[in-house]
Amino acid sequence: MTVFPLAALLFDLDGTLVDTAPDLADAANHMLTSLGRPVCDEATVSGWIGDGVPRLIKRALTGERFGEPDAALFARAQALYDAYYETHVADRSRLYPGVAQTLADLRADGFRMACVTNKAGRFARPLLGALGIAGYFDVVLCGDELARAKPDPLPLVTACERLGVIRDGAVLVGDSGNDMRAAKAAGMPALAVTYGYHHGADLVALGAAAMTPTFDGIRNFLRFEGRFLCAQALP
Ligand SMILES: O=C(O)COP(=O)(O)O
Ligand SMILES: [Mg+2]
Repeated sequence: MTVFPLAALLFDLDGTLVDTAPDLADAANHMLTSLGRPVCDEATVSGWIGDGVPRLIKRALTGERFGEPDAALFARAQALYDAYYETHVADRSRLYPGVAQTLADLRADGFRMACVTNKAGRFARPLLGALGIAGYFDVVLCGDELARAKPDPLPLVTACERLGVIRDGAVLVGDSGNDMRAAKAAGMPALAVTYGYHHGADLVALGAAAMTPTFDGIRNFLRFEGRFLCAQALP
């Protein structure tokens, strides 16, 4: 069993705290329809989440994971997407089961908490507010607010600095390979939720200390006065 001193928890947003795929898909389909292109189903759009909205738009336009569309087309598409998503960011997006109660419990336990997302601040901050969980976070760091986003460790390192905790005094809770890679590069343990947008990635192979199929399951690894206990991966 590994035991880490622990003071802070960093949470990813899309796919960890909030199922954002419905509104991201609606915005993608508004954009595609406006451009005279065929719409996509929500499962397809789910597979595009994780590297920020600009990359999601490029995926929708090119059908490739890291394709680069024509610059003028991208600019037009981004304007359509952003204008729609900004006003529909919480229409159908919902907290995953147990998120609000677990954040309240963790706050009562005394943890300092941050939300570290690749989502731009103009979307992420109103979303956290609309779903009633903004107040749980001492720090919110969004994908367009630093020089580099996850999987770079910079957002996690910066969150720890702003929280006033050392890196190995924090645990990241995330759903994707980007989260696991960022945590590994930052030298902090990571817990993976299995229900999010991981695109079939092997999160344990990417460095997850443990996996949980439910958000409240993270509390199985957080015990008593700031200790993080990682016994073994849950099924
Ligand atoms: O905006 C995205 O694509 C992903 O955001 P996340 O880092 O909160 O998962
Ligand atoms: Mg995520």
